[in-house]
Amino acid sequence: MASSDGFNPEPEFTHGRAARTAILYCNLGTPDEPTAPAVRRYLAQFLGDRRVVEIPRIVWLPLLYGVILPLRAGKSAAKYASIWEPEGSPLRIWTEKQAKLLQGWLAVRGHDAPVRFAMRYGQPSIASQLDALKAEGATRILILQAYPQYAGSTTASVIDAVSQWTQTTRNVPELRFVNRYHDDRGYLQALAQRVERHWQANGTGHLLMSFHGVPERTLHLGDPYHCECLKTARMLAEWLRLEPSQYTVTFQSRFGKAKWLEPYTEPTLQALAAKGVDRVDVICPGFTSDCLETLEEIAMEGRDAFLAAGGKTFHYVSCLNDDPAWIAALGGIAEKHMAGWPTKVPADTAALARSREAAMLRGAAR
Ligand SMILES: C=CC1=C(C)c2cc3[nH]c(cc4nc(cc5[nH]c(cc1n2)c(C)c5CCC(=O)O)C(CCC(=O)O)=C4C)c(C)c3C=C
Ligand SMILES: [Fe+2]
Ligand SMILES: [Fe+2]
Repeated sequence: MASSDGFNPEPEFTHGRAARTAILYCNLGTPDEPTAPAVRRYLAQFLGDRRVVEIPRIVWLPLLYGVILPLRAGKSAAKYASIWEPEGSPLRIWTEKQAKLLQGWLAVRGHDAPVRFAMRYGQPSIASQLDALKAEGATRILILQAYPQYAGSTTASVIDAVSQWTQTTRNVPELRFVNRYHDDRGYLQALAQRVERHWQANGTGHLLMSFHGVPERTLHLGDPYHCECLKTARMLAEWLRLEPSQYTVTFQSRFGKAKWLEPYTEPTLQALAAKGVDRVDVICPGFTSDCLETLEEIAMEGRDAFLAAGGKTFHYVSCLNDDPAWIAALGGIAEKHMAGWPTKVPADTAALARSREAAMLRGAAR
């Protein structure tokens, strides 16, 4: 319909196709199988990323291939085997499910926006899923990540992978990146509800919030990760009305000999037990899907460490996974960042696009 100034807005087309908005939901990645060769392939790609290990290549690569991979692949594979599900790695299962649920949530709100998931390391790769979205007609793509807190080693690495793809793509879609949502109300509320429900069912304990660590020097170099973790923790404690004495924030998964963000999770669990805290409830707010780091390192190793140090009761509060409140939060974050992009394609636009395409093809055949 023409507007009052006489301008007749036409639906946008690219080669006869209606413009389409899509979402790429990216997570870290995981091995294809819980075996030493598959874990080796995965770790080689992960630990070979300059964003993850910031040591000059000439020093790092011989160490990685000569020492780390031969030593770590088998040990890590055994850990993966202890959490593996019949359908595969928990990280992949949850990430795929979240993408499907997000698309469904958006559809209920009237958005026609396909959602695909991708892994920074392993499969399906970011490049292959961007190719697939483009082949499906996506002209605008929102890059949404599974990390609420920005870190150079995770968030920026996904941005790098997307920009590697644009370098080999002729007609690059419009791109938007969601870099963080550590203080998003829906995300925090979903976390708080999860803890509250857990406490209603099991009684309360000291709340330990464990985030994945990063080398401490990245904080001094300007990485906002540490601040964003602390802000999430403070806001979650506020939602739960906790006094500072009722919760502790820690960092897990130290890798290598350098100093990482402190306090470390496992020694803190031991120290809490030693000073007479006999029950802890551990939540990992930086992980939106359960994975090796939460299911093995926290719920198995962390539990053993706490109980061996004299603690009596250890509860692990699982990640947001497919929690409806989390899917709604993710949907809200996506909607906010897609603002101004058409996601509601009128029925006649598709028909018009098809007739234009047919006309173009007729023209080309002439
Ligand atoms: C949540 C954010 C994450 C940050 C930040 C992060 C930084 C980071 N990680 C390593 C080394 C390893 N991480 C490993 C597993 C792993 N890491 C994250 C998330 C973050 N990492 C997740 C979700 C997972 C689990 C993947 C899964 O398949 O379930 C591993 C592999 C496992 C092992 O061998 O221990 C390594 C290694 C570094 C060096 C780093 C920052 C510099
Ligand atoms: Fe990690
Ligand atoms: Fe770990």
